[in-house]
Amino acid sequence: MTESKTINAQFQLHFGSADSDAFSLDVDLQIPGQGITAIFGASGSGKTTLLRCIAGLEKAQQGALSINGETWQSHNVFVPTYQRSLGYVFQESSLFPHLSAKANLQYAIKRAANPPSAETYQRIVTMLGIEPVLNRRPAQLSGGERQRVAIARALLVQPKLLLMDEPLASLDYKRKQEILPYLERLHESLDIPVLYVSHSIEEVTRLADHAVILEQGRVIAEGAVAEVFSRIDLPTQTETDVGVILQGHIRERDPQWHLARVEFDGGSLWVRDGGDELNKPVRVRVLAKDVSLALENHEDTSILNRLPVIVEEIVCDIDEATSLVRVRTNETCLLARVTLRSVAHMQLIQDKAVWAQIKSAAIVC
Ligand SMILES: Nc1ncnc2c1ncn2[C@@H]1O[C@H](COP(=O)(O)OP(=O)(O)OP(=O)(O)O)[C@@H](O)[C@H]1O
Repeated sequence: MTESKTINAQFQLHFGSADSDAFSLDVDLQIPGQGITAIFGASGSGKTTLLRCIAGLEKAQQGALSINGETWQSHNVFVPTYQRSLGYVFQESSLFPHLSAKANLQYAIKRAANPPSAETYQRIVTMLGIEPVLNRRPAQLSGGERQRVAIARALLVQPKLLLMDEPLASLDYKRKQEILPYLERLHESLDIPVLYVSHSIEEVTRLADHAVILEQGRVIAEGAVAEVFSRIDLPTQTETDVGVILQGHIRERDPQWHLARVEFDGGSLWVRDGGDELNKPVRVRVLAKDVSLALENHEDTSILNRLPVIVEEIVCDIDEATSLVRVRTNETCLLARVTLRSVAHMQLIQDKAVWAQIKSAAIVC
C-alpha cells in the first residue's frame, strides 16, 4: 500500500468521565485509499463514532488522520468538517424538504470548493438514474430515489472521501435490491475511497473490497473481504448465513443445464448461470449449511461440486449438535456445518484430507 493511496486513522476517544465504563473508541487503522471498505460490527461497536471522527464531527482526545497523503488531524492540526473534502450519506436522507431534488443538488454544488463540470454533473445524475425525478420534492420520491439523490448530492462536491452510514438501512428488501446496482456502478466508475457502514452481509459481499470489524470500540479484524468473512472466530458469522465468499472468474458455461463454471484459486464450482459474460470476475457465496464432507469422492451423488480439501480447524457452532469445520484448498477456505456425530464418525482432525461436497453456491455479483 503506497502512502499516497492509504487512509491512516488513529483515534482514542472516550465518552463520559475517564473512570466510568462508558464507551471508548481505540483504533489504529491503515486501510486502502481506494475502493470500498466496509465497517462492520454489532450495534454499539463504534461504527458511526469512527465515521464521525473521520468527518471531524467528533474530536477524539488523541487522533491522527490522513487521507491519501492529506492530513486532516494530527497533534497540532484539526481541519474543521466544512474544510474536509468529504461526502456523508446517512441512513435517512437529509435532503431539504422544500426544495426539488435538482435544487438540493444545486445547493450542494454552490457550496462546493471544487464544483463539478456540466459533464461530471450529467455523469453522476445518469449513473444514479435520477434524471426523471429531478423536479420532484423529497416527499414525492420513493425511499430508494431519495437515497440516490442524497448519494448524488454527496458526490457532486467531488469529495476526496465518501462516508456512507447504513445508506440502505431504511429501505425495504425490494428497494435495496433496486439501489444496489447503482452502488455497484459507483464502485466501478469512481476513484474515491468509500467507507461503508453496514449490518448486511449481502451488501458487504456485493460491494466491498476490504472490511474492518469493530467490537466494543476496537478493531478485531481487518483485511480483504473474502479473507475476513471466511474467518470462523469472528462475529461476522451469524446463525443463518455463516459462509465464505470466493472470488473467481466465469470460465465456461453449459447452456443445456443453465450452469456456469466459476474458477477460483483452488478449484472450480458449477453455479446457476446468471448470464454474465465469460472471464468476468465474480464473487460466489457458499454457505456452510450447503457444504458437507466425505472421506471419499462419491461420484454417485446428485451433488455437482466436489473438491479435495484439507481440514484446518473445527469449532463449536450455534447449537450443541453441530460444529463448523474450516477446510482449505490452496488459498481458498470453505466452511462446512457438520454434526458432531459426523465429526466423530469420520474422525475429522486437523490436516486430514477429505472431500467437500457443495450442494449449492450463488454468484452475488
Ligand atoms: N455523544 C455521545 N455521548 C456518549 N456516548 C455516545 C455518544 N455517541 C455514541 N455514544 C455511545 O458510543 C457507543 C458506540 O456508538 P455508535 O453509534 O458509534 O455505534 P454503532 O456501531 O454505529 O451502532 P449502531 O449499529 O447501532 O448504529 C454506543 O454505546 C453509544 O451509546
